[in-house]
Amino acid sequence: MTTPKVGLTIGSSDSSGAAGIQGDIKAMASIGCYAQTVLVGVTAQNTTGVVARHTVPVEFVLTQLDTVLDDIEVDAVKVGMTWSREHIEAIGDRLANLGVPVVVDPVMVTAAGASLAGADIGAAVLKHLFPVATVVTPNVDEARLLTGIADGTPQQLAERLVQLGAPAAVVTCGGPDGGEWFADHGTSVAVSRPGHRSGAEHGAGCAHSALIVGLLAHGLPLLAAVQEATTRAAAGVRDGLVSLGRGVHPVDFLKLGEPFLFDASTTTEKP
Ligand SMILES: Nc1ncnc2c1ncn2[C@@H]1O[C@H](COP(=O)(O)OP(=O)(O)OP(=O)(O)O)[C@@H](O)[C@H]1O
Ligand SMILES: Cc1ncc(CO)c(N)n1
Repeated sequence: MTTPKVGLTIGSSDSSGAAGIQGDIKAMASIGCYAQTVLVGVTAQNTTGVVARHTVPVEFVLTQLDTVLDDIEVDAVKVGMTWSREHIEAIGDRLANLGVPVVVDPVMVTAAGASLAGADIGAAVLKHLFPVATVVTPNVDEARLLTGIADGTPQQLAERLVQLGAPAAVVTCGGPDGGEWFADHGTSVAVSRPGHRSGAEHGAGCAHSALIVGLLAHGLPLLAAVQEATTRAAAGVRDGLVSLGRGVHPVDFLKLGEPFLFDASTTTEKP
């Protein structure tokens, strides 16, 4: 047996199973990456939206973080939905000098359009998470909140995020006709991918950043990881589970939309 690559995702539970921590675990597993998790919050959420949320106290978030870091070594880290200034500051402090890539997906607006964080979160993300990030991956709405450029294009926003202190930024603009943009200190390029009209985009953004984490854990250079994650996230939308949910259907990376053929003769060891 070989030791798998290990990702750590710090974020929140999506009870629908599509996005958040649950989505991250599945996206990382789809590329051979074991996922450890630190829960910052819990949402009552389905494919039509977020109904309620509950926050894990900062101290207990840090206890989870210290406990996992004390045991299984991580190859890359994702920071997803982080709720409050206090959580963001504490997490940023703990991630400084960790020595592995950190992908910051500052989740504030979901694919279903629900707002998940107050505006004051933006300043805390810039101050405490940008300095520890390898790359930040906001969607276009989140990037507009972070930069204050209300009508910015993905290119303008990605370049501005780098000026604001991120070493690199990918601004996602989901949807069949959207397009992503990557910028760092030497590069500013469009990231191409096909568009799909499946309506199965719930979890696409979380998967996108979790896939970047997994691909960085496997050793891909950043821009190659971003390109590959973007293509794979699009495939997850194409293959999404359109028969599940009344709202924005779940993405899928595990071929759960294909028939499961149970073969008793090959499955388990006989006693
Ligand atoms: N309709 C689509 N067709 C193809 N790819 C898509 C589509 N929608 C999203 N994607 C893929 O998913 C990635 C993330 O998209 P998006 O910008 O919608 O994330 P997000 O708004 O952060 O989503 P979430 O709320 O699920 O976190 C895109 O970079 C793209 O690769
Ligand atoms: C918990 C959670 N994290 C992230 C997202 C991304 O939109 C979501 N919908 N829910």
